[in-house]
Amino acid sequence: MKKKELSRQQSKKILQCENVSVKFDDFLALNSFSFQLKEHELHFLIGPNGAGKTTFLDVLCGKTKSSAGKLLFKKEYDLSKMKEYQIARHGIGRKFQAPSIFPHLTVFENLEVSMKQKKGLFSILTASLSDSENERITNQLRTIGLTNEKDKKAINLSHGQKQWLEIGMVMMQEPDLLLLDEPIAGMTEEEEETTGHLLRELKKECSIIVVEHDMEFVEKYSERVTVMHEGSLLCEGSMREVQQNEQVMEVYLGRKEVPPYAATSGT
Ligand SMILES: Nc1ncnc2c1ncn2[C@@H]1O[C@H](COP(=O)(O)OP(=O)(O)OP(=O)(O)O)[C@@H](O)[C@H]1O
Repeated sequence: MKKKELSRQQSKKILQCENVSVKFDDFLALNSFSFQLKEHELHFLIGPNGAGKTTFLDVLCGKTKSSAGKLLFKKEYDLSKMKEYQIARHGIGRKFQAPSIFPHLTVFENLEVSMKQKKGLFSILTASLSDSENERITNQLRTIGLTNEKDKKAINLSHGQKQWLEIGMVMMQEPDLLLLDEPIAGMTEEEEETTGHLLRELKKECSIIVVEHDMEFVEKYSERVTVMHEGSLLCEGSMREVQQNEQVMEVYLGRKEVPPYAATSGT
């Protein structure tokens, strides 16, 4: 893609959320939370436990319904009025923390059953693949770094490889927005680095929101960061800006989690 075209796309908004609230009985898990995302942006969502990060991802993919606010996707889809399957069909893909791969299918077959055109597990046994479908799977295998594992049963993959496979499976749906919840949890340092590079690759194809607690990882791979606290927006900016924000420091004081400013040596 030409540089000019890429920067034009980057400035387009794919997600506009204003004053979004989610109520569980009398408790406001999201409290008038506002958030915007551009096309091809890799955006990290951080905040202490219970800040509302997962709830926000749940609202975006339709798992949880908002009680107030505006949730506009690609300028035309009102997510608050759509069902989970409709949201997925219109381009929001979600990878949950626990892998949901098919353990007894091969890596290749896992990607095959996840393909947009495919109807599901049964079709893999009956339909043969076209050249272009084969090519799509081959390309995806290359992107997630599992070409050499393509014939391995998914159950025999390492923890990191399972996570990449699942990301690949979501990508086979060709989402415009990818939602990831703590993608590096339980990974080795080497696997973390591979995941960071993978995210940079994937943002060429879609926008990405990552919920993450590992501040070193966020510092290394983030462009923009949003800090949430008690269901609301605390601050937003580059990791450096966020690290220097006094409110952010206060919120993290006295908590178990590593504050964002602790990841930088000498600051
Ligand atoms: N289904 C639910 N019913 C009642 N309360 C809920 C429900 N889901 C989440 N909550 C509450 O909403 C708040 C926000 O939870 P959420 O999981 O979104 O936070 P989080 O920022 O993702 O936290 P963590 O980093 O620990 O995963 C928490 O206080 C949580 O207990």
